[in-house]
Amino acid sequence: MAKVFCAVLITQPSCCSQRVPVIDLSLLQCSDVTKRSVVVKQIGAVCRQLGYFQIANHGIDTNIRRDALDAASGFFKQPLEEKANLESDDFRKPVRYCTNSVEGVANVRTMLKHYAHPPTKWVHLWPINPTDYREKMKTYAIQVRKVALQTLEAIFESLSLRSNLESQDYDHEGIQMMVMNNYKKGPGLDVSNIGLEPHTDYSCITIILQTCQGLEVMGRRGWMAVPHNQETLHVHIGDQVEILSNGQYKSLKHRVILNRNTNRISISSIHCLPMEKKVSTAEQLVDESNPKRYRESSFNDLLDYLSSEKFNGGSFLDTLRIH
Ligand SMILES: O=C(O)CCC(=O)C(=O)O
Ligand SMILES: [Fe+2]
Repeated sequence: MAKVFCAVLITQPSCCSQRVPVIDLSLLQCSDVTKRSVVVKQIGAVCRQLGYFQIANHGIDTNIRRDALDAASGFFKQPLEEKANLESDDFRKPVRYCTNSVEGVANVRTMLKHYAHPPTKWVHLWPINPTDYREKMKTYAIQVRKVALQTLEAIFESLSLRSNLESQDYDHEGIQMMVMNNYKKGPGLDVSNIGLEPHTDYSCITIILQTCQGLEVMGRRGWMAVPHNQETLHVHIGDQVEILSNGQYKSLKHRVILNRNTNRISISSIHCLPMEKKVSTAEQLVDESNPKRYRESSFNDLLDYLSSEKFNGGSFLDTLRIH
């Protein structure tokens, strides 16, 4: 794998001239503390300025990533009857399959969502078809969680909050939710090619593995396509880090545009603090000139909100802002 040193900037191939920073994750393991602290600072800077970056040298083998995408793709190719027993609109179901329509066009996106950590608690509930789904997805889930933990530690460290992460019991009890997305091809649909409406994730961070281009992020100059790179993973900041950091690192608004040439599979690995843990702004980041901007909340509160009559498709984070 090509070595990427520090936060190398790679140029964006499409319509706009914005760039995507690439962080060499292996440098976080560096025994040289000075080198490590340089990478931590770079991660802090991209979180503050953009809210997204790509990671290279993450240590997840190409075969493991390909197998996970094959497993997801194999699941979506199953006959409808195979998937019907997992179909549900209940946000509390630990394994949930559903189809989404956009602007009245049916089944633009189909989606399978399930918890993944700890595997012993969840894997027996995952799909049994394709027959190697559980094995392949579990291997990827375990590896991507390690990457998430390293990345999150660096993000907390960049805010001088590393001890806060440790005290949140993230290592043992943190939630990992995997979302497998299957988007139709773009042409032929009478919509402006949107596969998933703009939103932020209620995560600390989300890590995305994708078969081809389609994800767009809200950058400083508007929507920007995230380039598809076989070797890197895309990372973005979610609502929980925005709350913890008192808005210093903003949750990234993103959406998906249908790919014109092919259907697209993506796997979002969503990493959050434990289910019942009330996430509140770190006291160290609050002072007279930076008053607390968010009310505390837990993942469980999010599920209550999504299941309540109050929910009309709006953002949960917006309900937590203190004006
Ligand atoms: O398909 C993607 O790249 C992103 C999916 C997404 O935003 C999500 O699962 O929350
Ligand atoms: Fe998302």
